[in-house]
Amino acid sequence: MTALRADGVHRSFDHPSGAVHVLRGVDLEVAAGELVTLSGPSGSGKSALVTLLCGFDQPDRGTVEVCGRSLTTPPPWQLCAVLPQALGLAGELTLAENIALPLRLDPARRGHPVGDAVDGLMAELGIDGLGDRYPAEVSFGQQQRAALARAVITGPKVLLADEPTAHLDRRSAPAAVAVLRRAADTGSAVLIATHHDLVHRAADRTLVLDNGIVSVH
Ligand SMILES: Nc1ncnc2c1ncn2[C@@H]1O[C@H](COP(=O)(O)OP(=O)(O)OP(=O)(O)O)[C@@H](O)[C@H]1O
Repeated sequence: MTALRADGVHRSFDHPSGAVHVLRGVDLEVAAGELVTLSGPSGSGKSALVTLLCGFDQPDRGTVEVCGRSLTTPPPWQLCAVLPQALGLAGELTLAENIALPLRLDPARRGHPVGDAVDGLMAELGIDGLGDRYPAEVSFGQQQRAALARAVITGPKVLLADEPTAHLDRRSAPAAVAVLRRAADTGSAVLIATHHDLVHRAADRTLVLDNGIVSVH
């Protein structure tokens, strides 16, 4: 079943030196249970596309659908979770509070204990013991792993990740990839923009974004 779909997506950015036409008719589909990687040269528009696919930005033309629902505003975390390149952790919450946030915001889980899920993901990603620190008190790679835990904790229908291993070393990257792979294996449609071979090797298939369009690798 297709969980994420883009049809004929165009996006330009105005600039004093002339419009930058980044996406020129992107079509793609990701099914539930699939892990798809998105590669492409630096500056080809991978982040711009991820931002559109999660509803943080709107296409000039074309449509994005998450689980059959056309996106005009960002959907709830449990439907579509995103790990953006800038991470977006809340600075006033501890790492554990950041990771638990999507569960606490889900009305269906209100009142349910969240500690075991948070602790389990933190241990798996090698950031256990950092739960009571604020984002500014840990490294960027540790923040990135916390943002990954926050993205997967609800078991979202669609999971988008932009360079999720960019700040991770050879020891911590495989655990992050395993968490992303398990998200797909347990039913999420996962799309990851990445330059990292380790992530591509875990994928079911790879798409390439170049010259504004997506093609099969
Ligand atoms: N607000 C903007 N105004 C003008 N151009 C922009 C704007 N935002 C992005 N761009 C341009 O859009 C293109 C796509 O940028 P984007 O960050 O999506 O690339 P990317 O493929 O994710 O790159 P990287 O792999 O380096 O992260 C770039 O050429 C960038 O210069």
